[in-house]
Amino acid sequence: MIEIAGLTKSCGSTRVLDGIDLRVESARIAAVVGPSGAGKSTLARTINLLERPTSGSIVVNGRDLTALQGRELRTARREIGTVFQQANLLRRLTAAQNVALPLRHHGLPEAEIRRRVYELLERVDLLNRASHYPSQLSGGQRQRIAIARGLALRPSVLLSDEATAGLDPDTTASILALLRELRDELQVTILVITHEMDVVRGIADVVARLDRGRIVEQGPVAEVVRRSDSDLSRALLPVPAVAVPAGLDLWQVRYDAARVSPYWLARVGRTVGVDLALLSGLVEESAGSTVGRLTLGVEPRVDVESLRAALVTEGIETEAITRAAVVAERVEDPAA
Ligand SMILES: Nc1ncnc2c1ncn2[C@@H]1O[C@H](COP(=O)(O)OP(=O)(O)OP(=O)(O)O)[C@@H](O)[C@H]1O
Repeated sequence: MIEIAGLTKSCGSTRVLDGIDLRVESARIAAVVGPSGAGKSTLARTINLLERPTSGSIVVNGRDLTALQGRELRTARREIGTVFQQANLLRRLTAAQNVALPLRHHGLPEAEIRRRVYELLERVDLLNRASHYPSQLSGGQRQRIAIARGLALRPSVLLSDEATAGLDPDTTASILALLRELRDELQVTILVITHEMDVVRGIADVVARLDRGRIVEQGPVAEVVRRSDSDLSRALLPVPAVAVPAGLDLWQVRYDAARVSPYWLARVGRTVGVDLALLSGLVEESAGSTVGRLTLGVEPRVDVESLRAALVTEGIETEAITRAAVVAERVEDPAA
């Protein structure tokens, strides 16, 4: 478990992190997202104490790392393994030697190092690449080796700073599957810093949005995607663009797929006496719940309150209505 409280980092007169509070339970994956310049990299470097925070605490398994100095700090830092965007492997060392580095640095006996390196390479499914040099590995394989190295000292927290940025979708998926395995099988707590919403949808249990050094929104992914009027929710579950048929109002609705009848669309149409057109939709399974966002095309003659009520009866929430006249204006002038 990692608990960050009141974390502040100033660089000269700039306050790059401004009172970050974030708690991640054991064996959970938290994602921190945010635009460029929000402070994500600084947060990563401060959490693993590559940089000292200006104030605040970073408590891992009950111990405040910011209160420690010298040897105590070096030992306690083992609790947090880090994987960066660039795998940062040493070019002249083989995969196995790279994984062994932190173990050598901490003076473990040679037999123990060999045993652990074997275990770690097996865990990341790269035993057959043990003697390869980084240049002989693919980007995904290099990241797996970096993850193995990050786990070498058996940390309870793994910090991933944009570890999948720049990887192709299949490779990203395989790295995310590995992180999930580490959470579930080794009970590692994982903090993923990313600008990729696919990563959040793919693995995060909880998500926090960082903006100008502050966490402006956070919560369990399954709950966040259900929020109305939430930037995180819209980013996680965007409304796809639609080709708009002339003369229809657009209704943007949201629902929890587990709670609605598969026949809701036809039933609502019958109740209000107009046909409803399904123009676009996105249904996402994330953190165990399935949430959908759809755009319906509706004839303007519909009684708005009756339709809204009929949707509510089916468990569907209306997020926005754009009347046909406004739609027509927008279609004529897309820059508006
Ligand atoms: N040492 C420093 N001195 C002054 N300003 C800094 C320093 N380090 C970071 N900053 C500023 O703090 C802000 C956050 O930087 P940071 O690199 O942490 O953001 P980021 O969210 O990781 O962005 P990106 O996704 O583009 O890497 C930026 O405006 C940056 O210019």
